[in-house]
Amino acid sequence: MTRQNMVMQEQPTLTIAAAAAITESPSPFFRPPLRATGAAATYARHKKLLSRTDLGGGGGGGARRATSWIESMKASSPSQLSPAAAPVLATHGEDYDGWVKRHPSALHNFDELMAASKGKQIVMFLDYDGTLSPIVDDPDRAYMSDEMREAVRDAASLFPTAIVSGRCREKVSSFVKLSELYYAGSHGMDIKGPNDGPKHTKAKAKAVLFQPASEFLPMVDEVYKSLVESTKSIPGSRVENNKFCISVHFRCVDEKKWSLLAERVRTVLKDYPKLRLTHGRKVLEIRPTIKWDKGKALEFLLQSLGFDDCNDVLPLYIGDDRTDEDAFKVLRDRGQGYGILVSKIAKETSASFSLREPAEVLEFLCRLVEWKQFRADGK
Ligand SMILES: O=P(O)(O)OC[C@H]1O[C@H](O[C@H]2O[C@H](CO)[C@@H](O)[C@H](O)[C@H]2O)[C@H](O)[C@@H](O)[C@@H]1O
Repeated sequence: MTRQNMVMQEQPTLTIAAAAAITESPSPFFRPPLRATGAAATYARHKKLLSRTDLGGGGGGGARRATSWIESMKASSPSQLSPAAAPVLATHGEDYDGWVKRHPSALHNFDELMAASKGKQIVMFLDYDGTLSPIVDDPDRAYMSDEMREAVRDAASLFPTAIVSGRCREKVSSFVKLSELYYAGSHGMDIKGPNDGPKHTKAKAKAVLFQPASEFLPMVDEVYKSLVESTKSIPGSRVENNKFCISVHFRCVDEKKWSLLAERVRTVLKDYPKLRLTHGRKVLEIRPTIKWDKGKALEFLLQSLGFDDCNDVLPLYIGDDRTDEDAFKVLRDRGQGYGILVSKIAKETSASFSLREPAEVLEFLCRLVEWKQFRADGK
């Protein structure tokens, strides 16, 4: 990354590489991924598909690539799973029970989790869609409840708290409406600290604005316009400009038209090898090929807060999407903190714990606040 790519009011002292090099002994809750046991071969095939989310840019590929796009669109949309795979990935099936043993509920294990935070500063990282707000058809109406906002506000008054989202930073902060938070929009490619300056930091207060993909702005804008034009005849499709990345939504598109949509997107991307495509929840996500993701954003924020190269921090990252896996993986690799996946179905994940839905995220945040206040009272 070049110096010009960094738009920072004050630069953190250590490099991201240095932060990534920190090693710690694995946490008492560390669970190595379970080897597939009696799970059906179908499940293995779907796991493979689900992990194949980065399908590269538009350059080359032809029919084989188009087919794999459709497969991935289906695989990342659980209701579209084939009947053969459905029982394995179903919410109430045996296999979900097995999965939840490997990724236990963060609520049921709350006391153990808090015990692991002894002597450590908790830092909260929260994804937005599907984590703080329920998934809805219209991305412009994905509001979080006042109750959830209150819980996030309370948490942020006690712990450094960041929202890490695929959405454009301005958009997600207009939904959350809390100026005291850190926001990492565009899958972490647009990071900004609280308006009034940071609280709870170990290091001297630093105002942060970090945009590692700024040189891609004109290209992303150009591609956004082309995608709007080329997909406008497909009913239900929707293109969202997330500033440093683009979302092409197919939640409201008839499944029979998915391949047409994929083809249109692929045709536009063909001329932009510096952009890549990944899959989210009924959404195709297009972003620069730079090595930056939610995991890098997490590391950057820990570093900015003065928590790199130290043992006395416990980052907790709550998210529901494939893009959150980059952050879960960073925590696993560092052996520090915990990823908490929000999911009602069994999913391949690097998260240690799980919560079923945003309502449980709310409960978890409320318990966290209560727990901290109780401790602060010296009880
Ligand atoms: O990282 P996130 O905060 O989870 O953002 C990921 C994408 O979220 C939004 O799309 C998703 O939520 C929509 C509203 O519930 C839903 O309609 C859509 O199907 C989901 O994919 C957002 O609109 C995207 O731009 C984000 O990339």
